[in-house]
Amino acid sequence: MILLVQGCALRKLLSSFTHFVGTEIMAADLNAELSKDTAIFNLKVWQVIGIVVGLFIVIILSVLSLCLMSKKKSRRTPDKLPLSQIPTVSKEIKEVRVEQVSTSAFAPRDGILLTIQDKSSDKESDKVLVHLGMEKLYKGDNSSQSGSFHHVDRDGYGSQSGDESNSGIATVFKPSSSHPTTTPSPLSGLPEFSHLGWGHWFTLRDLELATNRFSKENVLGEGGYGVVYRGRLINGTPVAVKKLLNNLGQAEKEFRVEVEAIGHVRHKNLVRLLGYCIEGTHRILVYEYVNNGNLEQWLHGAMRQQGYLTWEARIKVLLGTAKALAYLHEAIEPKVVHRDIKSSNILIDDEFNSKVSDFGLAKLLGEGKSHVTTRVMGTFGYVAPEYANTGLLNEKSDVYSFGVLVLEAITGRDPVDYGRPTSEVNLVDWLKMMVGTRRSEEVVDPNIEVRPPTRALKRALLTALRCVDPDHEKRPKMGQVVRMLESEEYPIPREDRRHRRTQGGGSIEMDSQRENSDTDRSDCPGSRSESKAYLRT
Ligand SMILES: Nc1ncnc2c1ncn2[C@@H]1O[C@H](COP(=O)(O)OP(=O)(O)OP(=O)(O)O)[C@@H](O)[C@H]1O
Repeated sequence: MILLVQGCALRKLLSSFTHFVGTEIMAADLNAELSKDTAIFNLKVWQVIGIVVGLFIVIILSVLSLCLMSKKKSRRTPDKLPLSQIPTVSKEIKEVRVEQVSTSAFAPRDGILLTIQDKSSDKESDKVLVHLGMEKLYKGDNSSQSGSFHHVDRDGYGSQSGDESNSGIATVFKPSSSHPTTTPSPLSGLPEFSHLGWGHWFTLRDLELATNRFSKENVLGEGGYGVVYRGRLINGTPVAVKKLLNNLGQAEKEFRVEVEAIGHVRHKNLVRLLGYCIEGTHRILVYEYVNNGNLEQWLHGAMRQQGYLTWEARIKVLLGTAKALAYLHEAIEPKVVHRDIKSSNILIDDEFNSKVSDFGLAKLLGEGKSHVTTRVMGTFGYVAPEYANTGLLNEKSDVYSFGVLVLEAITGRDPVDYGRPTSEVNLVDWLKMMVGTRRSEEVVDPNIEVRPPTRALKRALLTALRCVDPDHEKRPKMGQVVRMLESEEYPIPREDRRHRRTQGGGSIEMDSQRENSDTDRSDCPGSRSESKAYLRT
């Protein structure tokens, strides 16, 4: 019907056109021609023309709408493609019973895992829980943190400790710079590739270029699940590129956990995951490059050649770490339990800000979940006793590991050191013994040239000892730990003190309450730290 109407209109148009040009005879001829019958169903010529034109219009419209639809689809594809290559995951934590403790491996400190495997370890990938409720991710209070988190831009980058220049070793304390949200993205200028909505999807070629084909000279270190390379993107951004070992279920799991657990989170004290590469069997993670070693290297390793960390530097690193953990435990949902807090996973930038790294073992704890039962993984000396014994994991396991970290930073000792007399092998036990016998002044790392004020030392020790409480319920939350470390009140905030008094406090606490009145407050970290050197050589 429409076609006929169109044909009719066309006929009229043609006749009026011919009329317009003034040749009525021609118009009459044309009219006669158009009115002739054709062989096609006895239709008139004008009707056939109308049908043809109409069909043409319909075809054009269909092609146009097909084009529009395919454009829309291709706009969605980048987000979906990489995700579809990541194996599907559960939204909820799957509780996995530890059926049988079969192995436990201990070895020297570097990168040694205490691994207690369960029978069903071959189903490890099923145990991963790696979906974040993004709408909830950005709620919560992060006010204690100057580098507060915010929604991630397309490049997965927003506020960031800006100064990338490695000035070598900072010998003088520079006040923590403000971290403007306007810092240019380290991914700017790179070709647009598919996005997960937060980061950059690198090709293998990009990363080969960045790392000089993963050359040995660029190896920063090797962890349990892969090798980390120093690299530089084509836009000049320095990066750390973690190439996960192939053919390991755990590596695949680590990859998914890292990408999905921390890809979206943003905190000044968490190392930033800039992007990833999924190509064939390759699984590669690309991080911001943190240019000043890690805490383990500063306390026990190569970085000591640069000088020893001052008390203030140690407290700054610990405080940043505590804030990162408070953020993971208390500001996002589901909360993230890191599970492998240890000194080699605390990276340090040139202003001695700490950046917690290595989320490969992280577990997500969904809303309402008090714990998850899982196989025990972590590093010997840092693992909370209840987790080691039962596989019960919640955020208090991280609190325990953080307590060990504090003790390690105060004393400069390894969490477990078989080179020491038997009573000193286990750092936590030795510390408890020293504090119990009122010898807390003796535990400070002899390499710290300017000893910490007594009150500051006691505050740090008390905080650490509360964190390593064998009863996980008595351990403070990380938010409380931040307040304890920051507190101007000596050595713990009044309300915490009241709470502890009702529960019965340790000897440090009693001492501290006695001493509270007769010590001045000028030596609290933070009050004058801005003029302190971080390193003593
Ligand atoms: N973003 C980064 N910037 C700079 N160096 C990094 C970065 N990430 C990791 N590194 C360094 O790379 C090395 C290997 O790190 P990785 O986290 O893989 O292993 P690890 O922590 O030493 O061991 P494990 O796998 O047992 O946790 C470490 O020396 C670490 O300091």
